[in-house]
Amino acid sequence: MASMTHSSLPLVFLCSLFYVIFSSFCYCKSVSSITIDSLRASLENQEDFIVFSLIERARYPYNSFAYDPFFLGNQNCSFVELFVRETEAMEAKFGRYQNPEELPFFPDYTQPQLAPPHKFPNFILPKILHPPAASANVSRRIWDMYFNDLLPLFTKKADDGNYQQTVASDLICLQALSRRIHSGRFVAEIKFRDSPQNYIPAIQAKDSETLMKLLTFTSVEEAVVKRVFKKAEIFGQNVNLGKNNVKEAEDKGIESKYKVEPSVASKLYQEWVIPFTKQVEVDYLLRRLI
Ligand SMILES: C=C(O[C@@H]1C=C(C(=O)O)C=C[C@H]1O)C(=O)O
Repeated sequence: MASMTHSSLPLVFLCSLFYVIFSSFCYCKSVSSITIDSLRASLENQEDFIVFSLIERARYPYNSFAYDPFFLGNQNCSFVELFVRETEAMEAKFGRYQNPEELPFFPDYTQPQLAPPHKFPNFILPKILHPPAASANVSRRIWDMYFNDLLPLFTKKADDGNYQQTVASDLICLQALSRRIHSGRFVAEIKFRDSPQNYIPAIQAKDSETLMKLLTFTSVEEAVVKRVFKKAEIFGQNVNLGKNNVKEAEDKGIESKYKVEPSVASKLYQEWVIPFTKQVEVDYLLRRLI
């Protein structure tokens, strides 16, 4: 094995120094390239997928069989729970939850990764969250809201037997909602970094109410709700090509102009998505100084 000569030592030292300085520079630059505006742009993009996921789920009726509890071995379970648990376990094996934006609904059932670990392309995301605060999680509330409140608002009370397709669409909606709502952790981190002096006294006093006021931007929220309404109007319009098609649509039982009523999409945001996102932000900030 070649031994290192005295003359190469300064070069090695200089290279290591350069590497340390360069990698810290990249880290700081990438953290600072995440801004409140870039995060808001990402939330705006996610709206498209959420609206399309609702439209996809609306292709199937409510299909209550998928949600009725039954006994499996000695535990009470439902078709949808079983499907989500098993799918998450499989997706975990392929590294889905290596991405800090993704949180499972059944973390106790997720499996160790099977596929080789890979370098996360956007390497800065895993590092941006303050570890004790990253556990802010409202998955249970998202689950209950989706099945108890939202689903009955935009599905027909009927049963077509497509239970697998139904719960697969449910999972896509749930994952999209969870990703959007838990983005509140990243938003809170950036708000904190932008003006720690504003947040620190309320965090130290464990004052949730003041934190909620500090992180709220009413005009941004109003714009989000209006935009989501418009997106549901544009993306979900039933398209007719003239009088014959109107007749055809009537024969097929398509009564509404929209696949999902735009008011349902905007209600989803106004009543649940935005309040849950803000709850995640508060929960995150309360743990920001631990
Ligand atoms: C996400 C943010 O925090 C709050 C939540 C918002 C949302 O969920 O859309 C919008 C504005 C804020 O009141 C933000 O400031 O962008």
